Amino acid sequence: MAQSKEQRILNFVLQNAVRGDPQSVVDTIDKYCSQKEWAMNVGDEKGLILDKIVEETKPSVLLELGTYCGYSAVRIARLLQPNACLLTIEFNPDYAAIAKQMIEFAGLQEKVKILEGPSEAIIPQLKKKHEVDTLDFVFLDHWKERYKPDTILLLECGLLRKGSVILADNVIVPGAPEFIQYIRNNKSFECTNYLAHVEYMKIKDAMEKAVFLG
Ligand SMILES: O=C(NCc1cccc(CNc2ccc3[nH]ncc3c2)c1)c1cc(-c2ccc(F)cc2)cc(O)c1O
Ligand SMILES: [Mg+2]
Repeated sequence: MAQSKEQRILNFVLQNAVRGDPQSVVDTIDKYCSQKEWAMNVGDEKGLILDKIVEETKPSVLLELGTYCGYSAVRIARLLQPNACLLTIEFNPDYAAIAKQMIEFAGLQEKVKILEGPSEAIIPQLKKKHEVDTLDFVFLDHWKERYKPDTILLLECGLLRKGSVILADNVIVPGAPEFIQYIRNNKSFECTNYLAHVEYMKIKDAMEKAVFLG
């Protein structure tokens, strides 16, 4: 059976990165995806924006929608306090399997929990099944048409509190126009746009930060 691109990325990390060293995992994925095969990791340029926002938020309970190969899960978890926890939801089982190995190789399995399934099914289970009270930080990087409905679902499930930070990738390319229209016109959110580029490309992209005001 021919190997998938995601399997090739994982193999490159297993052979070239340093086990237990998250930064080397991040750098090795960026090296492979900028030089050999493009892949939809948040990447190094937008990754630095993600790092800064995670560091200034100092979150304890985090949710990511769209794990893919685990690049942003490793990137986020490497910055977290010892008892902080990142829950990351992935719908595609092949991606989830790759991400699990990526996160374990980075030595971050104590801080990251991969939840397999669609966000709309898992978000309503976070309080009762996954013992979440409220979320300090949410990273949106899954299907772009799900950004708006899933933000509304997070609100409906009482998972956001005053000061919760939502950070959305790709608000220019592929774009999330319904989400942007919704969040920027909702007085309960304070929005900031961060201009960047599509990972590993010269095409313009951006991330949107939305702080819930309660
Ligand atoms: O589309 C994107 N990512 C989302 C995505 C896409 C496919 C599969 C999944 C499967 N994972 C998944 C799905 C549904 C889910 N529900 N709950 C969890 C969950 C998880 C996720 C994307 C595209 C580009 C891009 C493409 C082409 C181009 F030219 C420029 C840019 C760049 C990005 O940074 C991107 O993030
Ligand atoms: Mg993305």
